[in-house]
Order: sequence, then structure tokens, then C-alpha cells
Amino acid sequence: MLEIKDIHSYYGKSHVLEGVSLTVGEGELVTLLGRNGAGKTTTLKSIMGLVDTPAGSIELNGQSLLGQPPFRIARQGVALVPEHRGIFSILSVEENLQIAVRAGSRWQMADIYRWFPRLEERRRNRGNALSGGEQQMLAIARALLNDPRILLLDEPTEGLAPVIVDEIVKILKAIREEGLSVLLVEQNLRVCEAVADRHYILEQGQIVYTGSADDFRDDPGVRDRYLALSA
Ligand SMILES: Nc1ncnc2c1ncn2[C@@H]1O[C@H](COP(=O)(O)OP(=O)(O)OP(=O)(O)O)[C@@H](O)[C@H]1O
Repeated sequence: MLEIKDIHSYYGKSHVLEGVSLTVGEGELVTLLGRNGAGKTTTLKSIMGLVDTPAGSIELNGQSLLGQPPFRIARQGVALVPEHRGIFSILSVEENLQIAVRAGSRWQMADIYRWFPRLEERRRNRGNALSGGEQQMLAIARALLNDPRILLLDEPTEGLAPVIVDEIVKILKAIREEGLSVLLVEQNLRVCEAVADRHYILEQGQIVYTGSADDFRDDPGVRDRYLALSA
């Protein structure tokens, strides 16, 4: 499905990703962990064509994404939900969703309201009247309406109250059950362990660990070595 091999990414002269390789299989939910500044967001941006990635390869179902403009990458089935959510604050929830609806998409408004009853309750509220958790749900819902083949999520639970985090976990599990592939950047280990099939850890622009959910759970040393400061 998604196959990244040995990518190098830069901000100007600053060499941030130094040979990152990872894969996300069909229907797999994979997390990308690591301390602040490790390069997690940059990895998602590299997939989406938003940073300079002059070396390596990025393929979705065998088709190269590298070097294509972001709108083409989106059309090929990659959806990014960025950390700052990217919803329209002056539009209502319903309007935010309507402009993302695509004819022929696997998911339509009715599906979204079934998955996110809270968004249906709030459908006439403007984006800027929503809580952080509701904004996050709206951003995920908009991405789903685009009918992606893979969803890239950047810290969807950051700054949210525990009860809302639980709702996001439920949504992530539902997305996984639908068979959608997901690459999740997340600092909350409880969330990662609740939903993931596999984990990668990034450190200073390099992958330093990869393991199944079971391997990761059974090896607390990994956490101490690579994540202790941010967990
Ligand atoms: N627009 C930018 N211009 C220059 N350097 C940047 C830019 N964005 C990020 N960086 C640098 O790239 C490195 C990786 O940043 P990145 O945001 O990918 O890390 P991260 O693992 O997502 O961390 P965080 O959890 O803090 O978001 C950091 O050293 C950061 O300072």
C-alpha cells in the first residue's frame, strides 16, 4: 500500500529526515512515535509533497508520489489531517462537511453522522464555536469524505480532555474496522497502544525502532530508551 524508502527531506539547508523507510499495509493502522522535533510531522508532510524531498521513494500501491504536487497526491488517495486541523471557522459544521463531499465516495454525510453523532448535534454551529475535540472530529470527517485510501493523522488527541480522547480512540477503531489504512503520529502512548497494529519510532530523522503492537507492549525498555521524555 504505502511504501517509503530511504527518504531525505530538507527545510532549506536543514537536513531533517535522514533516510526514513516505512510501510503501511492495506487496512493497517501504524503509528509513528518519537520525541518533539524527531521529524514525525515532516514525514507526513513529505508523503503529502509539502516539503523538499530530493532523495528516496514514496509509492502508493506501486505508483510514485514523490515530486508530485500535493493536490495530485490527494487525488491519488492520500488525506492529511494536520495538527492544526484545517477547518473553516466561519462555516457551519454541515457546510464544512458539504464542501468535502465527493460523488462516488465510499462515505457520505449519513455515514459521517452515524460515526460522529456529536457532529450531527452541532451541525448548525460554526467551526469556531466548536470545542477542540469537535474540531478534530470535523477535520477527520472531512478527510474521510474525500474517500482516501490512506489517512495521515498528526497528533489528533493533542490538548484534548481524556473523555474526548476516548471518543477519538473509538473513531480510530471504527476507521480501522472499515479497512482504511492509517499512519498516525501521536504522543499519547495509551492511544497508540489502543489502536495500532504496528509502531515505528523516529529519532533525529531516522527510524530507530519498529515492532508489532505486541512486541512494543512487551518491551518497556523501548519506551525508556526512546520515548521517556515525551511519554
Ligand atoms: N518549517 C520549518 N522550517 C525549518 N525547520 C523546521 C520546520 N518545521 C520543522 N522544522 C525542524 O525540523 C525538525 C523536525 O520537526 P517536526 O515538526 O517534523 O518534528 P516532530 O517529530 O513532528 O515534533 P513535534 O512533536 O514537536 O511536532 C525539528 O528540528 C524542527 O525544528
